[in-house]
Amino acid sequence: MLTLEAVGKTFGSHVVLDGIDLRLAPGEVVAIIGPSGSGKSTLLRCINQLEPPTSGRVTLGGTVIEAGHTPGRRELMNLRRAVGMVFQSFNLFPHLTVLRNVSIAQERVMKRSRAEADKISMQLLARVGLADKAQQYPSRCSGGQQQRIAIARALALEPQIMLFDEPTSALDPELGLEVLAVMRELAENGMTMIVVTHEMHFAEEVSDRVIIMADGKIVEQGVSRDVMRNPQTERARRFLHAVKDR
Ligand SMILES: Nc1ncnc2c1ncn2[C@@H]1O[C@H](COP(=O)(O)OP(=O)(O)OP(=O)(O)O)[C@@H](O)[C@H]1O
Repeated sequence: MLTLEAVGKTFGSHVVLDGIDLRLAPGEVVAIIGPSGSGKSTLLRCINQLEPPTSGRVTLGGTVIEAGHTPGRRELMNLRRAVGMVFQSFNLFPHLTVLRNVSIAQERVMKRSRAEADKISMQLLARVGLADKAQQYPSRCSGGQQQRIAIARALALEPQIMLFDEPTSALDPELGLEVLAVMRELAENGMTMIVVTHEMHFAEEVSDRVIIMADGKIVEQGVSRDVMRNPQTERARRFLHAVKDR
């Protein structure tokens, strides 16, 4: 469903992504781990073209985007709609209630009526355990609650795939667990997901596949438990050893 072929990204002379090939099946959950600066966030940003790749091709559903060809408005819109993104910082609108935060893009992007959008938002807030917060403002919610609202907001646009960029790194461990529980529920219900994470437990236990990146390349990938417990490459071993010692 999602294919990356030889995707590269340079900033000036700095090669940040170097020939990334990736093919994701529907319902697959992939965790991307690796040292700081290895290109994990940039890879996610290249998938939804927040950062245009310098080389290669990204295909999602029927949309193909080739580096070097400026994508048309329609292609870009199709791609962005198909990809839900959750960031480390929650990026909620402070002046809107929790309910309206989840509804507003549905009205604009999906042309749902306000009543319809609010109804769907309530269902999604219930799904992430926050129906009782609908009329609050985000500032009255904990970080873990805010991140769950951000997840509900992304789900409301019915994405084909969800990308998570270190969704729990800004949270205390306990609040992070609330968010990870929601992500686990999504994974178990068949959502296709790519999760950039420092949560090694999530990588090993929840994801189907782990990808280890270093210096802009995929240095190892495979079935999560195999990679996490028995890495085959020296670079992957060194990284996992370093994080386990932390
Ligand atoms: N807009 C930009 N302009 C210039 N350099 C950038 C830009 N975005 C990222 N980089 C560089 O690209 C490299 C990879 O960054 P990226 O954020 O993708 O790494 P990461 O693996 O996600 O790291 P972390 O785990 O610390 O978030 C870094 O050296 C970073 O400084």
